[in-house]
Amino acid sequence: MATALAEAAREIVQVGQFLSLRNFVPATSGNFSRRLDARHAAVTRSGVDKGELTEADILALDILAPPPPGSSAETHLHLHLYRDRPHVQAVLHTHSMVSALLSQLRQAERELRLTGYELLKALGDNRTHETTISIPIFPNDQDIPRLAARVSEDLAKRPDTVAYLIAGHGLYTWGRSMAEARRHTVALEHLLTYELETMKVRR
Ligand SMILES: CSCCC(=O)C(=O)COP(=O)(O)O
Ligand SMILES: [Zn+2]
Repeated sequence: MATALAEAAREIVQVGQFLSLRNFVPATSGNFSRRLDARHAAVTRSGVDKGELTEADILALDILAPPPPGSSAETHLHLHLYRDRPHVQAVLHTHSMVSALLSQLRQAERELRLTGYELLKALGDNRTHETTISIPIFPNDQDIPRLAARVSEDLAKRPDTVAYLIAGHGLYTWGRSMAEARRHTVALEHLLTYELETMKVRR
């Protein structure tokens, strides 16, 4: 497992630099994780700037056990995805301006429906713009185990969903590799921006 942890830590440090450069994780916001094997994952330490991570800031954990001290305050939101979806290899949580704003503005609808954009083809196995992809929006909650239970229950009805929003907070997305999770993050940041800009011109 030491080799898997070292490789996961390298990927997480790199993705933190990439996402921080794009202003997706301001201050100490955001958290990232990578599956190590069927029972273990690596997650970022809590309260550090995610653009300045070092390998010492990446903690290994058992996905069936309580999160270890010092791990992300939102670790439960990563763990349920590894438990519920065996194909998930990486989970990324970002706090970009557009994800916080749009999720706040549209939270009463409980979902964001994205239709007709070519960039939808960057999400999962979708191969056409002629589709609608629904991104659920959950109310924010400081009780993270309760929020994780709520998200887990809702996502069980949506096996193809690759992301969700927490109102006024940010975006969670995941992938079958770190590269796929990163692609989902970047594509969704653009898709959310399309929606926010559309709302502005329709006012
Ligand atoms: C300063 S952002 C508030 C906490 C949060 O939402 C977040 O994503 C970062 O929490 P962590 O414990 O993973 O640093
Ligand atoms: Zn957060």
